[in-house]
Amino acid sequence: MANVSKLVYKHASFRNVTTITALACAGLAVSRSSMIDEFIRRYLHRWFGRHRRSSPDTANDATIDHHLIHNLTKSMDKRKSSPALNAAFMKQLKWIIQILIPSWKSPEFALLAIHSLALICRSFISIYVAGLEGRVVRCIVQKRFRIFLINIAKWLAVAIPATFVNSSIRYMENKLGLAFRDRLVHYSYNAYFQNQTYYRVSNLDSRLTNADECLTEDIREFCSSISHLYSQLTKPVLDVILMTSALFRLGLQQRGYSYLGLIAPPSLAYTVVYVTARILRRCSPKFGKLTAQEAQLRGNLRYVHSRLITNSEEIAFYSGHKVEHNLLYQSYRVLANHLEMIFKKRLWYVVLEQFLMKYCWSATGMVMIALPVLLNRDEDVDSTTESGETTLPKIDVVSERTQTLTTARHLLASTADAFERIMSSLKEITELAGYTSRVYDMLMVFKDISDGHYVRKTVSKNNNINDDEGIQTGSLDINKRGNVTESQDFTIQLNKVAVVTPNGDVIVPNLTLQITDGMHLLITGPNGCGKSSLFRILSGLWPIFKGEMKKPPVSSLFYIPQRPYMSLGTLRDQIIYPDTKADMESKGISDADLEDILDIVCLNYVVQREGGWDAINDWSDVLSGGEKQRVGTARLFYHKPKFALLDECTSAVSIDVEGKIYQVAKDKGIILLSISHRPSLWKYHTHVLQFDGEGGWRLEELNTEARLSLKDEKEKLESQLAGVPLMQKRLLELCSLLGEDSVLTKAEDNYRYE
Ligand SMILES: Nc1ncnc2c1ncn2[C@@H]1O[C@H](COP(=O)(O)OP(=O)(O)OP(=O)(O)O)[C@@H](O)[C@H]1O
Repeated sequence: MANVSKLVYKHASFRNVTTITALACAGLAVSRSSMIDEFIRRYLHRWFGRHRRSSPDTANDATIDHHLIHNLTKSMDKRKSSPALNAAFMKQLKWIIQILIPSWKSPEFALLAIHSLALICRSFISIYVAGLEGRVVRCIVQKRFRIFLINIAKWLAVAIPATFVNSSIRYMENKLGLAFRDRLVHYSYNAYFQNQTYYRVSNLDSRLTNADECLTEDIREFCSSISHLYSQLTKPVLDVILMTSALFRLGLQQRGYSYLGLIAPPSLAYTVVYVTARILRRCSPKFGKLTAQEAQLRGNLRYVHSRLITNSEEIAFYSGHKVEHNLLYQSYRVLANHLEMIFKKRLWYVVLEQFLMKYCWSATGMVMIALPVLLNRDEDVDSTTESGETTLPKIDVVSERTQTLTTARHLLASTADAFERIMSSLKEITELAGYTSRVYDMLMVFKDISDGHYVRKTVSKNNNINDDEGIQTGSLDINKRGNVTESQDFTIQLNKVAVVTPNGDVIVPNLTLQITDGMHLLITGPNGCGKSSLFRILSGLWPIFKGEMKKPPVSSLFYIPQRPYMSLGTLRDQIIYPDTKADMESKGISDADLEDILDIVCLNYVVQREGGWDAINDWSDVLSGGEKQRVGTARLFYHKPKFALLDECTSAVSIDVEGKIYQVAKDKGIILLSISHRPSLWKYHTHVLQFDGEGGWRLEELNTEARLSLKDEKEKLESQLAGVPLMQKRLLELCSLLGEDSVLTKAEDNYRYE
């Protein structure tokens, strides 16, 4: 018993150490030491740098292909700044947090408050448990059975709120993550669908390669990461503050310490924790950047998968599985290599982290315990009477010290654990920086695009324009915009408008045309001359960079493409797209009216075949190419717009049905703007806009009969001249066999010289 009490008495000075240590640690990371910095820079950082250089680089893997990886890594390298724990990250985070918690009255703020309350409760419970543990030990030393039982009952009683609080911390963390996600998803979906951003982001801008990945995975990861980090950081910080003050209170009861014993342990703790923090910060791989790159590669893999699913039929017809397999595998390999690189970097980082925070810190703890014992005045050594007898402390003193020691040990362990968690969170903070930058960049790009600012990686140099007088006006300034106004009289007017692709290629430099009521315009020209691009400009999908355009509201234009889009939903939804059934009913249109519409496009049988208007199917698979086109044209008769933009929308429809569709559309007063190569459609149009494929165009009245006779003549000449090259070749052979000239070849030579 004498030995036990001696030991307890000696260790009582440890309380003092713990108090000061915790206080010193709390005041950490304020100043810098150039000596330590130099040491890290010279030795550890160099060593880690060497390792970093020798780690596998995704682009260097010989087994992986070229192009894809090159593009991926290049686009990854081109990021403006790598995400890290810096001012940019704080600015981005602050901006996003304003979306997540719009005001202190918002439900998210209430959730955060409840979550914080739960964290505070947990810390207080920990302190209470530490004290209770000390009291239990004290009862054992005092052999007080009744009080021991009471304390055990208290222990069990406190377990009920403690476990509930523990579980609710996890619940609140998930709930908070989901609430943040709700806010962010709502905000970003609004931005995504504003001003056709969903179209422009992939067609007019090249900053965001996988918007779908950003909108799903990145937002999810960001929200769960931020809500997890909140509790991951708040609880240890709270623990440090509360445990430190508890330890301080314990330390105040301590008597008989020396000043050296007071100063040495906290100074040691300060130095060790500071050096640890500096080394870890210096040697930490750029987790933020790596996380952002990983998200990008994951998005790319997903994109390649979805392309395969979308084009599976075409790929199967071409037997293109080898190419696609290769592409898919390459995308996966790039991601896998990147992950492997992260794991390797993490391996060395965790080695260092564990070495410093586990073993160095434990060693420091032992030294700290030893120091006051070695440096304290002799008060803690048992006093000896003159007769040589040792005076033993009373049982109460012993039990009190045992209690204090147990409590202090518990509190010190919790404080150290809290510090360890704060330090480990650094890694998670840099990962959060990666997600923050992805989400922030995405929202900024959406905003920019919605405001009409686009960035393309490649801008073609082929953007010179000639004005009417044939004077070259120089390079087109793609930062300027043409003038677009809304016409009130349902006419379309284009005045010297340049048709420019998103890459900056000027396809038609000066287009001037006017479409008025009663006009039906046929648009022709070779492939890629800009026919569909004119429709994109009229629909407002592409901006105009030069000239003036007056057009009616977009609602009075209805575009039907060659491959009409089939939505998810019922058969009815396909005909009335993009209206809903409620919209249809509010317009006073019934299913019987829809049947009349299907009669025009000769598609009524589909209602029977598919099991009625409410049948749900994957319509893009169920309907044939021609049927889909007829559904597309049926939408025209449902919406009855003023202008129909028909982009070869009946190329798979039989000529008789096609003629009927065009005639009925005209009869209903719809102005037709049609792209078609079929002469059978000429008679439904009054004018023809003919592009030459080199930027030129001609607008004239369409005289169907004259045009048909010209076409007949052209076809006749084509068939007659088809055999001429063969005959010329044979003539030359005959000339050489006979050793004679031919009047025809002579005439041709003369013609050439002239
Ligand atoms: N999203 C885009 N980004 C960049 N260039 C594009 C884009 N869409 C089309 N282009 C380019 O614009 C040019 C004109 O395309 P457009 O679709 O208007 O041709 P078209 O006359 O309708 O041809 P076709 O008869 O083959 O349908 C083409 O050279 C094409 O490469």
